[in-house]
Amino acid sequence: MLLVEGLRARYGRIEVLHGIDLAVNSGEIVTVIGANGAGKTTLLRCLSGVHPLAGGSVTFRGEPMSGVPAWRRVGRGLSQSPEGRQIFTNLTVEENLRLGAYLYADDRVEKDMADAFQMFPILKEKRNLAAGGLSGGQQQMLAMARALMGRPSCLLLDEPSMGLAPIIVAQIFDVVKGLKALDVTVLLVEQNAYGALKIADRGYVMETGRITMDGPAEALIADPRIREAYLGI
Ligand SMILES: Nc1ncnc2c1ncn2[C@@H]1O[C@H](COP(=O)(O)OP(=O)(O)OP(=O)(O)O)[C@@H](O)[C@H]1O
Repeated sequence: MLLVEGLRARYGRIEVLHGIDLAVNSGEIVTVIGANGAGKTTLLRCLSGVHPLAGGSVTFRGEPMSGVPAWRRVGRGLSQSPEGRQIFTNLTVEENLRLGAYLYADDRVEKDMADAFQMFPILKEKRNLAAGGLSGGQQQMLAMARALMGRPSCLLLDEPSMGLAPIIVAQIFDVVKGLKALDVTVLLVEQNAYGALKIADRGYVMETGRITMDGPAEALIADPRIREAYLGI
């Protein structure tokens, strides 16, 4: 579904991604784990089209994404739920969700909203409240629900567990796992390596702008190098 070949990215003259190769197959949950600053966010920004490539290519459902702006990528089924959530705090929960469906003006929007409320009942309860008043976990749920309103076939998730209490993190990871049943393919970028690998099919390890390991998630969890460097076990 998503193929990344030799991807390079820069900030000014400094290259931070040095030739990334990865693939996400339809129906998979794939995670990219790595320390703070490894380049995970930059990678997702390149995939969603908000940061330019300095080399290499991104192919989504067989189509080269070069020259395809971010908003068109959303229309083709590739959506990002950004790090730090970036919801519209002054708008209500429902208004935030409607913005996620900005490409559509059909009857399905109401059904998608009902589906979102079923997946996150707390958002239904708070639908008319300003999003800025939600807790961190609820804001993360809103960010994910908003991305799903764009009807993605592939969702790019940037650190959904960031800054959340462990019990909320577990809920968020459960929801991500549940996206499989909705036919949404997921590329999940996380510093919470254990939580991410537990729900993923496959994983990649990123270190200072390079992929250094990859494999089935269980194999990575069992690997002594990963256990020592990322899992602390
Ligand atoms: N706007 C920017 N300008 C210059 N350098 C940047 C910018 N954003 C990120 N970088 C640098 O690019 C590298 C990769 O950063 P990136 O945010 O992609 O890493 P990350 O793995 O997502 O880390 P985090 O978990 O903190 O988001 C880091 O060295 C970072 O300092």
